[in-house]
Amino acid sequence: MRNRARIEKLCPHIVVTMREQAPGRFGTPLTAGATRVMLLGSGELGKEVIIALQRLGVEVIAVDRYDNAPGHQVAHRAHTIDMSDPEALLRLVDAEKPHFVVPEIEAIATDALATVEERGVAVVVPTARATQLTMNREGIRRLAAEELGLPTSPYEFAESLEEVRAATGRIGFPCVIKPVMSSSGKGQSTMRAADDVEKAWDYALAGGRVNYGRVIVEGFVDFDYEITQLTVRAIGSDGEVGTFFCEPIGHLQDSGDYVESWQPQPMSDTALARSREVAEKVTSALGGRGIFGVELFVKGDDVYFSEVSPRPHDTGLVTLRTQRLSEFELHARAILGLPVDTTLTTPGASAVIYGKLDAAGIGFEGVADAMAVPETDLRLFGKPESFARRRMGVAVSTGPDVETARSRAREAASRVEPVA
Ligand SMILES: Nc1ncnc2c1ncn2[C@@H]1O[C@H](COP(=O)(O)OP(=O)(O)OP(=O)(O)O)[C@@H](O)[C@H]1O
Ligand SMILES: NCC(=O)N[C@@H]1O[C@H](COP(=O)([O-])[O-])[C@@H](O)[C@H]1O
Ligand SMILES: [Mg+2]
Repeated sequence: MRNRARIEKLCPHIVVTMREQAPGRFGTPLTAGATRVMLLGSGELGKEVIIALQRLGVEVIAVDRYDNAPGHQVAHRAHTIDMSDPEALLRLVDAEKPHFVVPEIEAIATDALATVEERGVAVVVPTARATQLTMNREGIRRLAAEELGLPTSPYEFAESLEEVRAATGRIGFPCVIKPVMSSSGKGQSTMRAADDVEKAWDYALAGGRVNYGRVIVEGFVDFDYEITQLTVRAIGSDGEVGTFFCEPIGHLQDSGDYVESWQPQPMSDTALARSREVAEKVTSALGGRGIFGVELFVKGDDVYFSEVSPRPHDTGLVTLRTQRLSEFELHARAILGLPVDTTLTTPGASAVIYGKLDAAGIGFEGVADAMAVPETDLRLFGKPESFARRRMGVAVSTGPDVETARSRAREAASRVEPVA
């Protein structure tokens, strides 16, 4: 690989420096014996992972593409770099010497992570290969559908307007188009007829994470509901890595971005068993230790694999209040080789608080009113800049049942008013 040769030329000094952390041995932060974890991406999800690690006395280094990211504000040290630049990434790993490197977003120089892993510099969570396969929809879709034989929507990849037209001809309308490298619904749209194709192609080109004109065209799955099956690969009581499942999380998406989630999602026994079978297969194929968010579409008893995050999932923010250990605490424990417990303690729900305005350093009114909703908590992420559709916070509520929790979370989120 071109990148690899460049990295090795520029960073010949990257060698095996990792001291294997025996499970059970933890150091003191900010001393030579500290157990060090580096988060690559320090948004709202990383912030919670960092807090969970800090509680276990781990030294945490937060990295993101902009200053004062949410996780930067709670870590021992904060760095701002271009994480898609392999040389910048390797220089930082070399300087900080973390024992574990924990990707929190997809847009990372995954070749550099492979170098870190191959040379035994640090453990990449869950594995460098998992981050490589999931950063590009093509990698994970081909693994799931073609190697593992899991049910998915029909799909094709395309690199031009003509190829997209040909793909829609074979797949049929409606169908969904997405850049192969994008997340949170960016560049994604549903095409309902031939007239939609050109606009959808232009939108996908503009919405990709990198300027790379390749898209996936997927048949539209007319699902009854969709879930995130949080799945943890962690050391079990037998000392081996085992698979542990959380209760299924149901969610609502708007324009490819999550707006509400709840746990547990009621499911038939067959659909739940199939979901877990799919989750077990795909997470075992990716390997390593950590939490995974397996996204599935469910129609009747049929389950279709959509995609997987080898890290905490945004819809899993609900677990901050519904599980004995949140998805963030589970990730921290799994990474460190500690036992996990996926018990659900109460039904609950989350509702997203959007920025609603484009401005830096915004304020929030109505916080007390929101918290006056029974069994309700808020997270305000502290992002330095707001955009109308940027997720700036979340309301998390519990209740005797999912419906009550959902209406509480929605009500609380609606009481928070971003102001300039
Ligand atoms: N083939 C499909 N059929 C029906 N709905 C779909 C399809 N693909 C995506 N969707 C809808 O769009 C949502 C977002 O899709 P997807 O997860 O692929 O996008 P994403 O950009 O990776 O989002 P995120 O990063 O938040 O997971 C899905 O959760 C689902 O609601
Ligand atoms: N679906 C992936 C997801 O939710 N990722 C979360 O959003 C942050 C980026 O937010 P930003 O775009 O507002 O900077 C990421 O850092 C991660 O915490
Ligand atoms: Mg998704």
